[in-house]
Amino acid sequence: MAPRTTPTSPADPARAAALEALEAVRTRDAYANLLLPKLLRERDLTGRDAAFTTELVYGTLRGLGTYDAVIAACVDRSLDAVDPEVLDALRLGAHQLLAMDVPPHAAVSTTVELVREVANEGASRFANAILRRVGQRDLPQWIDRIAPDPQDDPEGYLAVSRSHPRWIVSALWDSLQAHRGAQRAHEDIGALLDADNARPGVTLVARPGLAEAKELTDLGALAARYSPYAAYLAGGDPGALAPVREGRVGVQDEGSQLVAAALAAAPLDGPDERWLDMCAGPGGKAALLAGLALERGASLLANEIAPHRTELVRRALRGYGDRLADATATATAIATATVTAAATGAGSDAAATSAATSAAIPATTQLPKPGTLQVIAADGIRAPWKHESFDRVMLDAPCTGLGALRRRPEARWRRGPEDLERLTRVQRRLLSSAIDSVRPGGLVAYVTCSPHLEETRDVVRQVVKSRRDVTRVDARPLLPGLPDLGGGPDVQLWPHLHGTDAMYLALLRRS
Ligand SMILES: C[S@@+](CC[C@H](N)C(=O)[O-])C[C@H]1O[C@@H](n2cnc3c(N)ncnc32)[C@H](O)[C@@H]1O
Repeated sequence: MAPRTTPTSPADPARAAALEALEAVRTRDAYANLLLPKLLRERDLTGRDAAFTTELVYGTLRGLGTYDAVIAACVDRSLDAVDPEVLDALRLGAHQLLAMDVPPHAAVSTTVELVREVANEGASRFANAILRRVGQRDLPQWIDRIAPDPQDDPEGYLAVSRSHPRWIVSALWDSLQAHRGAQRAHEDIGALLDADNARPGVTLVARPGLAEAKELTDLGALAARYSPYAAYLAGGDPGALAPVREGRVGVQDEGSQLVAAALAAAPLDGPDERWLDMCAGPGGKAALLAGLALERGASLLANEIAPHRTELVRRALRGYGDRLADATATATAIATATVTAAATGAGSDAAATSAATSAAIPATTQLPKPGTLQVIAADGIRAPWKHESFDRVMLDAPCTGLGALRRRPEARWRRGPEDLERLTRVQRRLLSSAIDSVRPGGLVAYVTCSPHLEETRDVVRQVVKSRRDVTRVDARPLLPGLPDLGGGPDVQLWPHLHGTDAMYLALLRRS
């Protein structure tokens, strides 16, 4: 179908903007959280209108699985045969009818008007008929009607009722079961999926040495439960706060703060002078680690494969002023992101990890001086620093992001189980390289913002098994005050239990 102009109905700019956002997410792989602020600014949407558009976009993207199942029950053809833009409008309408406090006649008439503007009269009549059917039941009634019987097919029921792809329901359930046991997993899975569907609050991080959490609570933020660096923003735009603009405070999930702080707090024999953040972009953990490293006179090398993301890391570190080495002082840049087995020609997993490290390029990178920070662009698998260079290494590995679904409403529909093979291969090779990078007695934190067992427990097990120089460290005592940390030694945080993203942390000591 030929592209159409986006509606700019003066009558309903908020809904028109929401429809445009859905189209950008669908056709351009846009991220709603990056796209929306710009769109709202361009359309001059502020206050209640901006909040309405945001809820429409985020809510519709999160609920898409359920809404599509409802719409499919009202349409006499496959959803693939419905014009995608009309389908987006129907999804927006369904969200208003089934999950928002919008009067039904307004939800239907405004959506029909939107469809008339982006399509034609026939499509608007179609939308009118479908939305009237959608509006005949409330959400629980629809779920009773369209979802599989929860006794016969619990995963299928949860997939439809909680709007998650079935493979993700299955993976989250498996992980809950591995960490909390079968009974607890059965009891908790619904609450976990509900937490993914709830909009998270904004958590601030006071960067050590630059700010304190008290400064934030004095500004009206709420004291945080667990992280000594965190405070919860009560409302408003974090970018409007002076300490955020100055780079002394950032926005960072509390779970991310906790796993970074755990690496810094882990006891270490011998020197504690050189720290590495191996996959640092966009720099949230690097900025917290930087403050903790500088407090004890240590240095931090923040490495990131994507050169444009090193700019984000530098921006995150800007509050540390001249402690951050000049960009031109760090010449190493490895432009290739080919971190697949093909890059090393490796076959088996063990071969992949050892081939990656033995194929490392000459160790050219100068490490930062004590008490300074440095950002470089390099492939962590072919690390341009000497083996055993560091005392502490953070490896926050690229992953599916299944632990942060509440923050990225479209992510669950983009990822597929086929992503895992590629990601776990990279994760194993990065972990092996991280272990090579740390000195004997030093510590590696393996972190993901995913609880999927294949990219957490299994990666760690496989790499530990393939080497004789690593032992596991119980990470639980390093997150004091947190309940429900399971049987260890690794830590898996959960949105429904801890109010954080589902961060995973395994701590390894090189022997
Ligand atoms: C989960 S993110 C890290 C988030 C970051 N630690 C933070 O807290 O802001 C993973 C990062 O690893 C980078 N990456 C992927 N493969 C890499 C590699 N082989 N070497 C170094 N960085 C890599 C990605 O570009 C991405 O920025």
